[in-house]
Amino acid sequence: MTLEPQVLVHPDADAVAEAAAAAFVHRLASAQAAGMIPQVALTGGGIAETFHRAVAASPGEVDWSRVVFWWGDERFVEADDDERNALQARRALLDALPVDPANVHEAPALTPGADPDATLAVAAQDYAAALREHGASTFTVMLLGIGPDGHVASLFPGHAGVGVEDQLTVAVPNSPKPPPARISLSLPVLNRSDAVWFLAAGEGKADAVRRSLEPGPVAEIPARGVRGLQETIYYVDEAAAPPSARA
Ligand SMILES: O=C(O)[C@H](O)[C@@H](O)[C@H](O)[C@H](O)COP(=O)(O)O
Repeated sequence: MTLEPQVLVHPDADAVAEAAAAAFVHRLASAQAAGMIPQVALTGGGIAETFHRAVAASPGEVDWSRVVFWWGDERFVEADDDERNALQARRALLDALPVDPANVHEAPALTPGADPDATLAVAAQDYAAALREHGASTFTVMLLGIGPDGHVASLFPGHAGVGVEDQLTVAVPNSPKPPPARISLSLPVLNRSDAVWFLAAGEGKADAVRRSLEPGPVAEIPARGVRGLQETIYYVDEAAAPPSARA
């Protein structure tokens, strides 16, 4: 069991996504072969989209009807808004797989016409209730992007949500990354993962990746605060790789 983060460097974003996708399919098939029902948390953003398409292109021998899907965070917008991480994942991956709809746990969407600020807190609590009702003790794989500022999911540097320890989810009304209203898993829940896999590509992520591997305040670089119970892997391209990991 390797507890130190591993950094796997690939030539470009597509290679990062393909490598993570192949490992993802293998990890899910292995978990099912061991009699488990894998619970995974997907993420949002550009590299996640590439990853979703790579998994859809090579879904392997996984029984997708027996995989439970969650999201590490979600934008609190209407369900059909292109900004929804779940909608992005459905279009790129889930709609192409024989998933069981009962195993796909989207975070609540904004009710059309409702005020996001007035309904965000309840939505975050509702997602926490779904986790209590349907969530396993640990996620098999937690997929995460990393922002240029070191954010993960919707836990941003200097924001109170990073420090939330006594809730399963965090309501984020003021995300510096648009859209502003979001629901995020809290740091303790992100850490309830056998495997934490970060996906990052491009030189704009190099500083955040490097600093997330260095000791320091989690409030400063939230990615510092997420590590898997069994493994933590950074799937990065050469541009985002820390100097210590470059060939
Ligand atoms: O909802 C979101 O925006 C994501 O969950 C967010 O945490 C994302 O993963 C990072 O910002 C990286 O996004 P990119 O891969 O697009 O840089």
